Amino acid sequence: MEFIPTRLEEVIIIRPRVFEDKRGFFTETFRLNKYNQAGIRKPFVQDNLSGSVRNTLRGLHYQILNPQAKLVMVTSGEILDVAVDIRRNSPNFGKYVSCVLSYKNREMLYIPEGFAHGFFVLSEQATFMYKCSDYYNPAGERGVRWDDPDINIDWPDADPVLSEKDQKLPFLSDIGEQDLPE
Ligand SMILES: Cc1cn([C@H]2C[C@H](O)[C@@H](COP(=O)(O)OP(=O)(O)O[C@H]3O[C@@H](C)C(=O)[C@@H](O)[C@H]3O)O2)c(=O)[nH]c1=O
Repeated sequence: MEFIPTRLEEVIIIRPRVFEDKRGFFTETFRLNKYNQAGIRKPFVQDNLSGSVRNTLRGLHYQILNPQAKLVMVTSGEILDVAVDIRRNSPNFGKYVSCVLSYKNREMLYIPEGFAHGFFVLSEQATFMYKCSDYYNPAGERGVRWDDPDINIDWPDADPVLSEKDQKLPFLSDIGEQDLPE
């Protein structure tokens, strides 16, 4: 299992060791001692699963009352995953990293607290699984517009399938300090 820092070093790509044989493959996706050694120490308390059709974009989401670190993976299909540093005092405020996660490459992404997260579905369908370090709290649900010009994410499509909620999210520059993580 390899832990590879991205250009925002707190966001980490996890490349698991995959054992292939005539039946298919086997891989460990989460193992506390190895994650701890790599500096990922937040215990996870919630697992989520979502399925999405091609061109779906979910995001950019974060929780302000119960901030969540996330370990995300794709169990079918292919997505472009994006994490944006929105910690109000961070030198990287507004910067993002993106990477392709797929059933085929079996890579995962660790996104710490303080980052907004979203993804775009590149395949006909994608199944997305993730662990969270705190519970979902609807009262603390926050988000940033996917097409915020200040963040300027290079999405593969200019007209994605969005939830009603995600269409109405604010731009980063319109979010008050109290609604941004430290
Ligand atoms: C995220 C979440 C949603 N829900 C409910 C609320 C709502 O009625 C329904 C669908 O929720 P959403 O539209 O917010 O689902 P979705 O757009 O998939 O939200 C997710 O997007 C990605 C990008 C993330 O980073 C996640 O943390 C999460 O915010 O599920 C829960 O009950 N528990 C949860 O943990």
